[in-house]
Formats: sequence, structure tokens, C-alpha cells
Amino acid sequence: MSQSPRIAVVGAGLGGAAAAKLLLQEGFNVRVYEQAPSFSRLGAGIHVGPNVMKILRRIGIEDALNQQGSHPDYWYSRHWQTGDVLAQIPLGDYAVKEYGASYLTVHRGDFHALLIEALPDSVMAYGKHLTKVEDRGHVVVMHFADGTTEEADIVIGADGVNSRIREELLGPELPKYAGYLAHRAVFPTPEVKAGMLPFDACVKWWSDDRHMMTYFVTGKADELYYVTGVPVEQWDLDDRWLPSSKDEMREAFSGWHPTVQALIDATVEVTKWSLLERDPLPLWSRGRLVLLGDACHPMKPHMAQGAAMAIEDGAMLARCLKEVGASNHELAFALYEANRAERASKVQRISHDNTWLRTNEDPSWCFGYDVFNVPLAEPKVKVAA
Ligand SMILES: Cc1cc2nc3c(=O)[nH]c(=O)nc-3n(C[C@H](O)[C@H](O)[C@H](O)COP(=O)(O)OP(=O)(O)OC[C@H]3O[C@@H](n4cnc5c(N)ncnc54)[C@H](O)[C@@H]3O)c2cc1C
Repeated sequence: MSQSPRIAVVGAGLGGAAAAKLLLQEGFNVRVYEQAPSFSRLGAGIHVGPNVMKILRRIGIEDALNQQGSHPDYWYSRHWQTGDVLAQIPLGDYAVKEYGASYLTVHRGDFHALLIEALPDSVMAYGKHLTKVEDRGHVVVMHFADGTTEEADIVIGADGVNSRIREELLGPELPKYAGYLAHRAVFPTPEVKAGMLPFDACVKWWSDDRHMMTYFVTGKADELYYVTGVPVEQWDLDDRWLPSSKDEMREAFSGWHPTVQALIDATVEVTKWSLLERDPLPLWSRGRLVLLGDACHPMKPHMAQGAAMAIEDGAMLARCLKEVGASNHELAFALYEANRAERASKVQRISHDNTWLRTNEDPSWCFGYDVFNVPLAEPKVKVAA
């Protein structure tokens, strides 16, 4: 391997973009290959916890994201029909005091754009759909759908739930459909009729078999978002998402609280997404290939920590490569996995079990496993050389 190993990051989602930036900050020679020709502001929101905000501080975009996002004081669980509070989780100042950074909700397109802007254009290669990856021992050769090939010394698979690189490591296997779909819609707040939003926006509405989560996705509170969990037995795994409609929403949430009806009425465009998960992988790397984020541990969104785990992975991987040296990549990957696998698997499992956290009236559901106290990406577990 040369003095300056070439690190390829395949996939520029939240995990890949963060990893690329953190690797650049550690002085590595990085190139990012993304299949999309460009990114657009897709209609979805995201929770960002203090664990992620502390990593974004290192990247240099914490303040900008704090400006963009909304900072709810509480996350409420409410009864689907009466609106009664079932549980109330303190966020706002509490999160800052307890965990050293804020908890916010934001448009994921705005969050992603900040991460992409933090990367120099020169490291980005768009329109590069990886079709095949060959670890030849001394080098990795990547093949792209446009007929080109590129070489790298290390390839990081940040290519999401249907990862081509995971397939190369472990063989073909589809993620499991979790039996739920999630409707997602972002729309201007004024569209919700005056008086129909009597509560704070950050609310999870619950019935016995489904839920709807709502929150603002901008600091100005001028855009609202909802995301649902609705049981649907079958899903064609070829489609990750499909268009939905107000009528479908009305049917799924018939008889729900007037606030929920107002949100559905105000919907401009709504999509429905399959919720996918996967059992923990037996290995995260082999040779010169390594995985992070959904490529490795996709999970149900019920701890709002999937992207958080992807970003934590990137931070730890960059630290391990720095500590051990990229030329000693197999040891660096072992150190990375040793420091990440237990935490990521635990969050995966709790995300699965938390599907019906409504029944847990103790607000510590979120904090019981101290997920926001990220070990700041310092490798703690050591691996013998
Ligand atoms: C309904 C829902 C709500 C969620 N809410 C939250 C939340 O509030 N908080 C949270 O932390 N997480 C949340 N998540 C989880 C989060 O969205 C994912 O965990 C996160 O996006 C994973 O990031 P990633 O970078 O690993 O993968 P992705 O975001 O999937 O990015 C993968 C990238 O790789 C590219 N790619 C794929 N294949 C190839 C290829 N062959 N060649 C080149 N490029 C390729 C893709 O185009 C994409 O840009 C939610 C998920 C869902 C479904």
C-alpha cells in the first residue's frame, strides 16, 4: 500500500457523507462514489440526538444544524382518540444539560445538504452505481454501471440497506420486511387549520396497532412532518417506497383525533415506505472491505437512531484507521467492529422491541439504554495486533 492509501466510500447518505468528512479530517485520501446524479430535498424529517450532535460538532456543522432544526421541549405520547398524554419525555434544555448537546428534529434533506456541503466537490463522484467489487488482495477494483472501473486500497460500504458490498462479504440476502409501513409527508404548517394544532408538535399518537409521529422540521416551525407505523402484512421488497394518498391515510386513521384528521387534510404529498430490518451480521469486514450504517445494521425507526448509528460508525471507523494506520486496515477494522458491534446490535434490538413503546408509560424507554451518551468515538475496546 502506498504512503497515502486510497479510501473509497460507496454511498453518500448520512452515514457515508459523515464518514467521508471525518476521514478527510484525519488526513486520509478519500473519494466518495454515489449512485444518484444529485440529491434533492425528499419529504421526510429526522430526529437528531445529542450523540450525533457531538460528532457534528467535530465535523463543524453543529451550529448550522441547530439553526436549521426545531428543538422540542418534550416528546409526548398521546392517545389516538382523546389526546390524553400517555408519556412525556423531556428534551430541550434537559437534553443539553444531561447529554452535552441538543436534541432536535429537522428536515433530513437540510441535514444531508449540510453534510454534503462540508465535503469538497473534488472528492465526490456522482452517478456512480457500484455493480461489483473485487478485493484482489493488494487492491480493490470497483465496477460501476456506467462501464467504468476504479481502484482503491480500502472500500467502505455505506451503500444502505440493499448494500452491494454487504452482498460481496456475506452473499445475497434480502433484509426482512418488518410487517409495517411508514407514511411520510412534509407540508407547510399554515396548511394545518388554525386551532387544529392545540398541542406541541412533537407528538406520537397511539392506538393499539398503529401510530403517527408529528414534529416540526424547521426552526421557524413553518413545516410539519408526520411519519406513521401501520401494520401491513405483505410488501414487495423490490419497492422501498411507493406513492400514497390522503384517502389511504383517512382510511388508515379513521376515527382518530381531530388534530390527526387536520394533518391528513393538510397533506400535499405522501409516500409510504417499507420498514426493513436485519439480524446482526456475523462480520462487518473482510480483507479491504468494511461496512457501516444501514448496509450493516438496518433497524426499525422506533428509537430514531438508524442514521445516528451510521454516523457513529463513521466516527469510530475514522478514529480506528487513524489510531492503527490505514495500511494496517484489518486490525483497524477489527478494532472498529469491537467498538461498535455491541452498541449497534443493542440499538437494533431495542428499536425492534420499542415498536409498542406506547405501552411503556415510563418515559425512560428512550433513556433506559443510555443511547445519547455516545463514547465520543474514542476506541475503548482494544484488539491485539
Ligand atoms: C420511516 C423512517 C424514519 C426514520 N427516522 C430516523 C430518525 O428519526 N433518526 C435516525 O437517526 N434515523 C432514522 N431512520 C433511519 C435512517 O433513515 C437510516 O438508518 C439512515 O438513512 C442510514 O444511513 P446510511 O448512510 O447508512 O444509508 P442510506 O441513507 O440508505 O444511504 C445509502 C446511500 O448509498 C447510495 N447507494 C446505494 N447503493 C449504491 C450503489 N450500488 N452504488 C453507489 N451508491 C449506492 C444511495 O443512493 C444512498 O445515497 C428512519 C428510517 C425510516 C425508514
